Amino acid sequence: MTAITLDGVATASAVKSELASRITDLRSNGIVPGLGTLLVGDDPASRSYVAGKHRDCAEVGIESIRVDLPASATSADVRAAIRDLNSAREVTGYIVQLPLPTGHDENAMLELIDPDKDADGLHPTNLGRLVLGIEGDLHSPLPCTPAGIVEMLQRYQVPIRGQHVTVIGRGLTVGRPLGLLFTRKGLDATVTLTHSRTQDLAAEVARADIVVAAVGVPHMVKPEWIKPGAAVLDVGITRVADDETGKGRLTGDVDPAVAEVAGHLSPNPGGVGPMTRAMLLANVVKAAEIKLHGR
Ligand SMILES: Nc1nc2c(c(=O)[nH]1)N[C@@H](CN(C=O)c1ccc(C(=O)N[C@@H](CCC(=O)O)C(=O)O)cc1)CN2
Repeated sequence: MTAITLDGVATASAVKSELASRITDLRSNGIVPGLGTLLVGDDPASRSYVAGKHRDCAEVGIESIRVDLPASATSADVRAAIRDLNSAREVTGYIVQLPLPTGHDENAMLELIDPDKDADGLHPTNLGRLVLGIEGDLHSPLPCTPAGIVEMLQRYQVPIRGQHVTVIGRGLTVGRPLGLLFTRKGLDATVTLTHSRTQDLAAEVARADIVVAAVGVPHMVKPEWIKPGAAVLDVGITRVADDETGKGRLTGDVDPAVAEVAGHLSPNPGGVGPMTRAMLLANVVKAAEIKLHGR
């Protein structure tokens, strides 16, 4: 058996096409959606992710506003930049690219974001709404990677209700909010959230119908751990040295041999990453629609 590929590039492209008419509608009503990004320091991966966000915005007709601070920026500088983004009229939503350089208190910075402009769904008010299970008219943005994972599973008609999900990794942007999202009413999965102190990780993975690996350890998830037919989402990504080319090569958390056991598998790169970017655009559009129509 070879797993069906959960193609993040194609799925993200479909999401972006669907957003186009909503963006046209907003613009014809005088609302120009605008994404702000705040990047602190010179981490090459963060720099490249931010550049990708601006390219995505240009592709779909969202304005984008870039604020870059040097690695020497103080926490007072970062706070001031966040305050400016909160008040900038052309910014309808924005993100603070994570991780921030060592020395900055990420949680304290996220708390300063205006929750109505929080395009990442990482402000405590929005994470709190996820905990409370508030949906519908009180829609609040969901963190982009968890939202992208669920969107992709739904579009490939992978069953979620009643299924057992094992998430590897309890980080802020993926594992913790994903556990809350999968157990929400309407999705109704049962979640095991594992981490570096989990005692028998292989056993936790072996009973999962859906496995999400978000740790950043190359090829750590082995084929013998996987229940035959399970859906496997490979989120963590690491640049490793390639002996042949001498350049870095991107490697996911999942051993490629998992494709012989799983029912569905997201490639990495080309799986969850592009969906993360598409869901950010969706959050920006939704925030602009709320600005136009109210909640
Ligand atoms: N404020 C945030 N910071 C971070 C988030 C986030 O959602 N909000 N997530 C990650 C980084 N990230 C977006 O910011 C991100 C990571 C990877 C990709 C992506 O498309 N990856 C490609 C491969 C990347 C490459 O070619 O270099 C892929 O998977 O195909 C998009 C977004 C941490 N920080």
